[in-house]
Amino acid sequence: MFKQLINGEWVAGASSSRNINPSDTRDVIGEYAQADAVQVADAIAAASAAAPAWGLTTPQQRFDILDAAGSEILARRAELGELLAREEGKTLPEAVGEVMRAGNIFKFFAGEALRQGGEAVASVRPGVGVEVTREPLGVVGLITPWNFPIAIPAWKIAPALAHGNAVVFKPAELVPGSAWALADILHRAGLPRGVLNLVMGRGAVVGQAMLDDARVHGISFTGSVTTGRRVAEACVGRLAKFQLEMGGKNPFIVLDDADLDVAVTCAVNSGFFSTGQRCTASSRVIVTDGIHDRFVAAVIERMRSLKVGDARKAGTDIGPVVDERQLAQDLGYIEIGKAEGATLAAGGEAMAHNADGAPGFYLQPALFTDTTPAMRINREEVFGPVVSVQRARGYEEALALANDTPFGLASGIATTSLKHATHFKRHAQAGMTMVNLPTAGVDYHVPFGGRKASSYGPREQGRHAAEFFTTIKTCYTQG
Ligand SMILES: NC(=O)C1=CN([C@@H]2O[C@H](COP(=O)(O)OP(=O)(O)OC[C@H]3O[C@@H](n4cnc5c(N)ncnc54)[C@H](OP(=O)(O)O)[C@@H]3O)[C@@H](O)[C@H]2O)C=CC1
Ligand SMILES: O=C(O)CCC(=O)C(=O)O
Repeated sequence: MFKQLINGEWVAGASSSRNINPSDTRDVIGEYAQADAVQVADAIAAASAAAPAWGLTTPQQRFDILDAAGSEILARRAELGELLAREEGKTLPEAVGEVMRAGNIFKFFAGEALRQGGEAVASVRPGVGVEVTREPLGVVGLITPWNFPIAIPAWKIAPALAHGNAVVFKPAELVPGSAWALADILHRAGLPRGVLNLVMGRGAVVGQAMLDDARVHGISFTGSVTTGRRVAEACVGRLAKFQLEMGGKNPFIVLDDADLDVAVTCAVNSGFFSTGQRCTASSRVIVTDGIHDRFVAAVIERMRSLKVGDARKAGTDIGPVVDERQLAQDLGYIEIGKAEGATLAAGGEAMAHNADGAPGFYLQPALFTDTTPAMRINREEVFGPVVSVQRARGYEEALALANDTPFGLASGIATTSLKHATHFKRHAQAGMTMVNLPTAGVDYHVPFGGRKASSYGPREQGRHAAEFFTTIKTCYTQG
């Protein structure tokens, strides 16, 4: 049984749940503790007690712990990647890459702990000095989704600790394994008791208890828009700080002048890799008339070569969908697309077993053509390997279609035109814009986030993470 970390002790849960491998549902990864509301309150009490002293530790103390955690994550990347692929279903190379991202994030924020400073500002009054500094929020609640089981926890926990906060961390119920390993690494790296608390279990119980507790000063959340709204309402109700990273319906434009191979590689990577389960996935590809038919034919050709199978098997390109519920959602949208009149040009079949006969949640990536902007498959986040193609008469129409969405996380364009690339970078209504690159798969040291219904509050990652995890103090001194 994998226990929870509360006040520096490994504690049994009020109940437990099984962590199942989506590539082979006969494979149980382990039994993981689940908290009830009382245990969440214990974790928050522990964090509240630990926060003042942690907030006063030296930058060197924080650096040492975060750097040691980063080193261990990087050294164990093969083993942690294997665990991640086994519990979430992304392929082994993708999983090892995610673990390395997590390790590098800890290294980056170890450095950030050393780089904290403030400003000395001239006062408008004679003889007065003004200092502007940052202080920790206090206790932060971190609620994470299942699709990046170690990188998203890393990019919330590392800045929270670097900036002197105590943490109550609730991972998604589907992927407790990577979260447990991360908490174990940080605990052994020397965090004082109560500074990091891991409480596992269902969002409606564990997450909700964190939202409702006045001792939690800030909530950083990644997940669905529906839950994000709930987080916002709870936090506004008690005037707590919050930041939300939610869905995407990210456009990728392919212009007539694009390099066809680059365009196909970007579209296939960002639409289907990680089984399409990325908020940065491009699920809408907008293609201008002159290249449309060649592009669609080339994508279908590339899709034929994609191997769907066990996430940990060498040669697999696309692992399983994470669970039965998500598979049902993906298949539901494929039916919706067909009923709306789109053409299912390739894929879309579920497979109950992989090539070795193991039962799992397999889905052949699906490509829809002849789609229109009003179709639900072009408006709602599917969160699976389902891509729809829209035709455009030229760049201006493609840009208008790209921006015609309630979301605004990532956007991309394949073009050899400097003029169009430059214009797109300026006019795409998204937090992140890529030129001749997939929309998914971002750097770990720069801001991450979007606009409209995709994000709310300050950006995550990079130096800008300080905006959420600190509060500003302005001090006046009469000299
Ligand atoms: N933009 C993104 O990065 C992501 C978007 N999604 C989208 O969300 C859909 C559903 O995925 P799912 O993971 O279930 O997303 P959720 O928004 O339900 O889950 C995200 C996190 O919030 C927790 N949570 C759920 N309910 C509450 C609550 N009432 N109070 C506090 N926390 C809560 C979840 O807990 P638990 O799951 O343990 O119950 C999980 O840890 C996907 O199909 C996809 O469209 C999903 C993942 C990432
Ligand atoms: O594309 C990436 O690198 C990150 C995606 C992500 O954070 C998400 O899907 O939740």
